[in-house]
Amino acid sequence: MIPAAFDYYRPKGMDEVIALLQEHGDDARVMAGGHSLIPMMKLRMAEVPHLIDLQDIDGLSDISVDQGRITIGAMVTQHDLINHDGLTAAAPILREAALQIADPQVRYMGTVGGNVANGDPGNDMPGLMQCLDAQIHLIGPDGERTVAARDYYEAAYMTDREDDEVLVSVSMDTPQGGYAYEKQKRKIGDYATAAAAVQIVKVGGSVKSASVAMTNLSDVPVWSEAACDALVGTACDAAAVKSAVAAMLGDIDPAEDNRGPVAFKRHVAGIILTRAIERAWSRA
Ligand SMILES: Cc1cc2nc3c(=O)[nH]c(=O)nc-3n(C[C@H](O)[C@H](O)[C@H](O)COP(=O)(O)OP(=O)(O)OC[C@H]3O[C@@H](n4cnc5c(N)ncnc54)[C@H](O)[C@@H]3O)c2cc1C
Repeated sequence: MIPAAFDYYRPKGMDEVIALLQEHGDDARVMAGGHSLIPMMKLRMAEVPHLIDLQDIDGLSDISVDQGRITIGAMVTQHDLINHDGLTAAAPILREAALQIADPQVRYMGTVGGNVANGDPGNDMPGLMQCLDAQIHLIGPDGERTVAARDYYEAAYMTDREDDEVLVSVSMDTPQGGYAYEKQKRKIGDYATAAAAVQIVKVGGSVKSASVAMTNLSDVPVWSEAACDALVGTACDAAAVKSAVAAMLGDIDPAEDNRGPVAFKRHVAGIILTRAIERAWSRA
């Protein structure tokens, strides 16, 4: 399909981006890799009369790993992320998850900022960011502000970001302990039927802390505090994993679609989370 007509802008500075967003309001969108937005425009599910390309804006493609803190620019592609050795050493779950997104062609173009900003429940990075307790950095007409990833998602395609704000980066503390990103999909390159991001810190044979987030099982990513609580203080044995899964199932709200009925999705969610916890624990 061919998208509706649009004006294309390629500004050189963030001030110009924000001025264009203010001028055109809901009729304008920024474009990063274009691998979610352009398909939506072609399918006429999104009409964007004013398309603002971010690729000439300096400073959005940096990755920094410094003194226990990780910062990833919005225009860092999934390919860049996968191939950054320092990032992989500091937070291997990022690479493990990114390798399960789509296929290499999409990952060359798709960006961290676009994936996080989009608000598509099927995107893998929002849940990952919630698992890592990431901060999302935005810039708009009133300057910069930061929102916790766990507070950012409001409903499908609805986030805390205002129309005239741009996501500039995400940051997080270097995660500790074992990790796993598990994803069940219908075929290579597909979005998740269910995915789980897990980090576990083990001290003296028991779980000191845990973080659990689920993808594509509600209209927003789900960080399950109850599942985390079910693991803390246990030896991560079968009973603890079962309790964590039960707690997670209380937090998700999947809808029937072409990936299956609700009962199937809940079943898959339980299997995927069990696998993720067991693998994270084995690496902790
Ligand atoms: C065949 C196919 C399979 C895919 N499979 C998966 C998958 O399995 N898992 C997955 O997670 N993703 C998947 N994707 C999506 C892919 O990862 C996207 O590229 C990504 O979600 C969006 O990144 P983008 O840079 O392309 O964003 P764009 O398409 O450019 O933008 C997406 C949305 O975010 C907004 N946006 C982009 N950047 C910013 C910013 N810096 N600030 C504010 N708003 C911004 C845009 O206005 C737009 O509304 C798939 C895509 C395709 C085409």
